[in-house]
Amino acid sequence: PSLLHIEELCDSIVRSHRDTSQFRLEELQALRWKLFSREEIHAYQSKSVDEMWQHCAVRLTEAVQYVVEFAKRIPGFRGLGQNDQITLLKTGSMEVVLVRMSRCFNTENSTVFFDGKFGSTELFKSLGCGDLMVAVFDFAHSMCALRLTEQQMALFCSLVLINPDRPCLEDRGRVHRMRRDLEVCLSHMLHRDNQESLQHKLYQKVSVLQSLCSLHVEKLHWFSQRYPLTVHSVFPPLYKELFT
Ligand SMILES: CCS(=O)(=O)c1ccc(CC(=O)Nc2nc(-c3ccccc3)c(C(=O)c3ccccc3CC(C)C)s2)cc1
Repeated sequence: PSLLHIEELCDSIVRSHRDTSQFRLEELQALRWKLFSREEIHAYQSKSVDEMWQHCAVRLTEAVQYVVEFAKRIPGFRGLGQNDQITLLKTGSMEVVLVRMSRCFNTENSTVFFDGKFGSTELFKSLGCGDLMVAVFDFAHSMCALRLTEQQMALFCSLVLINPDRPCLEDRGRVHRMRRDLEVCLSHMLHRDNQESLQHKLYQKVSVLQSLCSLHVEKLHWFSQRYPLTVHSVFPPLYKELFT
């Protein structure tokens, strides 16, 4: 691919990320010291397991919908077959949400933006999955340590999604060619930013992401065994479609 094509591809990925990022970095920064009060934390902690899971599933589904919009704007994504688009989203959308979530973490007090304010893991106690929360927070801390620019995050998210190794892809070759162009974009951008060392650190994050997502699916399975009606009747359809 020509250098012009690569730079155009970079620009369109960055624009798509900015247009589908749900909250701008400046907005999240401005809110970072808006913490939940003791009473508000107590209110979350006294929610039942299924109430809190449902509440999070709704929030998570909103975040996933923005990732679906981002995917659709990746050049070439809409050219893939419907089944391959679903396969890439089914396996990659939670990974992208987890990468994006690192933007809304305040590592100084280990809080995450949720429901309009910032709260720590204690907020999610009634979910009954402390290990998932610890893993999500640890991952967010490690992502924040990389201090990615929005451009670098945009390209990393597109690479997480456009993964030719996903199971049951029909046109793997086509995904591979998209992936190769995106890899050239990322290395072109890291070279321009004089941060080539980030490249392998980012690729190392991919395996952590995959284990985090299987932990999420495992917890969801555990939850849906205990509260089948909640998952069946009140969980967002997109959440069920993608994660069950
Ligand atoms: C992502 C784009 S953004 O503009 O930065 C943005 C946009 C919007 C928000 C607000 C928001 O939806 N925050 C949520 N936080 C968490 C969360 C919860 C526990 C720990 C850490 C973050 C949500 C989750 O439901 C979640 C996320 C990851 C793994 C597990 C879960 C719990 C579920 C599956 C039981 S939703 C935040 C940030």
